Amino acid sequence: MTTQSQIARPSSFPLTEKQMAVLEPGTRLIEAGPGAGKTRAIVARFKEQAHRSSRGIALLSFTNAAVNEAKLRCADSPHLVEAPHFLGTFDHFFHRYIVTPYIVSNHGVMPTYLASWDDLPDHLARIRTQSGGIGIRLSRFRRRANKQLYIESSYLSHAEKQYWERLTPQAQAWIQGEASRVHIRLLDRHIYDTSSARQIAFDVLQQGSTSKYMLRLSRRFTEVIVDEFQDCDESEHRLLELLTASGVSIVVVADPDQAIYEFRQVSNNAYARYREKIPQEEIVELDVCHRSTQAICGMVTSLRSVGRSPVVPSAETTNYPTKTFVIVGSGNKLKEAAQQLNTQYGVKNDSFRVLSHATSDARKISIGGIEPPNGSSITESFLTSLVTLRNSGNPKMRLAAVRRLERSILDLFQWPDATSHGNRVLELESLGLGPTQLRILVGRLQESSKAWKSPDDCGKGLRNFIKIELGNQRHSLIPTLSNKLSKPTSKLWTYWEESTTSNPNSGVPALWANIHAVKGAEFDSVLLALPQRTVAGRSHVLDDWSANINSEQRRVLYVGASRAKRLLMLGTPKTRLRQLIQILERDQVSYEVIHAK
Ligand SMILES: Nc1ncnc2c1ncn2[C@@H]1O[C@H](COP(=O)(O)OP(=O)(O)OP(=O)(O)O)[C@@H](O)[C@H]1O
Repeated sequence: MTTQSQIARPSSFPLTEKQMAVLEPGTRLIEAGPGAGKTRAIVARFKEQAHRSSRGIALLSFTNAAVNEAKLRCADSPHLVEAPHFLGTFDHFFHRYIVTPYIVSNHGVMPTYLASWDDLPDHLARIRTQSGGIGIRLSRFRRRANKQLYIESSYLSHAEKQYWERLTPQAQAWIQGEASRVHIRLLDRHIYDTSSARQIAFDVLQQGSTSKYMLRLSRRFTEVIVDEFQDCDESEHRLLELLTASGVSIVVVADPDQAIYEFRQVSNNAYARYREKIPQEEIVELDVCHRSTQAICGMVTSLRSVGRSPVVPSAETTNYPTKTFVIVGSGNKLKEAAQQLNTQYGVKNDSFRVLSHATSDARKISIGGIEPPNGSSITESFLTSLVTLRNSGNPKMRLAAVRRLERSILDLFQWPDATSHGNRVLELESLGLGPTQLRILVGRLQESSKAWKSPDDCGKGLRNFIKIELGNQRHSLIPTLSNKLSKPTSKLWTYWEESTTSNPNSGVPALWANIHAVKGAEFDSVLLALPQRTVAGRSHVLDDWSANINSEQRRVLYVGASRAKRLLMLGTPKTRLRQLIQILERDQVSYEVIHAK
């Protein structure tokens, strides 16, 4: 899957003969390596089947980015995104055809769906005792069969763990009880996160093929196509099984080597079990990569652990350059060496990404290792979010930054009714502002921040912006606005400057992202930074690669490497160079070592 913003894509080249097999009505599983054109081929199937069938065809994916890309590719057939067809996320499908009709018919209200409980206002999203503290996010709790929520410390972030461990056993019991009470109140008001909505869909579908919802689905759809099927967790597999039982034909598309969601109980076993049941003649395997050069395909083949066959470049890909680069070093030096190679090979900075397993590692490399001061001032919250919005190559992180900025703006009003504070919908309603207006305001703030040249400029600029843009709303701004939006501390200002401008210490910032965030995307050039250290109790990704272990961290590296079209660079600490070279020599990957200075 490739996102529109990331490449200029030719749209008129035909499918290859192998890709054409995806269109065969009897095909049920398309298994392919990276860049094999899965997305192209399944969009073609969606169009073809919709043309053939008198009923609907659905194309489901797991992320909005993937869905938007498929919609763009259907721009020449607008009827495909309308009834009777469906093109949307996996969850949206079950909301629309099962959960919403069920709730409306049984309770007479429209349900509200949240991707996660983290999207609730803070006072609901975090469960804390009266003495305050950071609390525990509601999304961290698990549910027992008796509907009570419980916590295990392995689910917690470091800060939450510290908070949790300082609590007395009574306070811990209270927190778990309170989480259960909040959870029940939310469900009673028909507010659902992803997993609670799925549970309802599951319960409804389990009523059997005579249930009116099931009948409606089977009458409505001939075929449901599921993209990125290797990412299906157990609950998604169960939902698809129930759908199959209702008589809807399911066609899935997968690259088992790209299964990188073990943390949400996705295991390769579920995929292997599914594949086993499909007769070989209903499986189409695509092994040619239309994205990357031969050198990159060599590296990707070496990283591959489920698929056994080599990833072969298509004849059309230009062999340029003929090797991958191993850059030895850390931090900003790595990025500078990578940028020099980009210049040498004519790659522009905006088609280049720094990728790593952890976002923080990629960010450190991209903006010179400087971290935000970690304070709690409102000015800091504005500045760090603006930095993310400007520099992050991860659309999810940028969206989260926009949301934080919107929240910070709304927090600057005096809210007469304390109960509505934190509820974005009610706040916007009572201000008479639309969500789009608020978003446009964030865009304008980002533009105006480009004029800040000093800490004084920044403090003044921020205050003036808020007063001019929001001073005449239905509610007044807080009287302490000037104190709250104070000028940034020198540490915060240094962070801002280093992150947003090219400067002698850190050079031109590069766009960064964690590898999970760029699944499906492609870039001319990628610097893939190997972890500098090993997490206690775990192996280093190079240990897995060298011992041929099919681990999640190795598959994540495979996804990262396969995003590169022309230039792939592996950033490694000096301590790991020997091991890396041994692997590359063993697998006959052509490479050149460069020492970052
Ligand atoms: N038949 C083809 N001829 C030329 N280019 C192609 C062909 N099929 C796909 N491509 C190009 O190859 C690249 C990868 O295609 P696509 O994004 O559909 O692959 P994918 O299998 O979904 O990749 P991944 O799973 O790695 O994200 C895109 O740039 C696409 O335009």
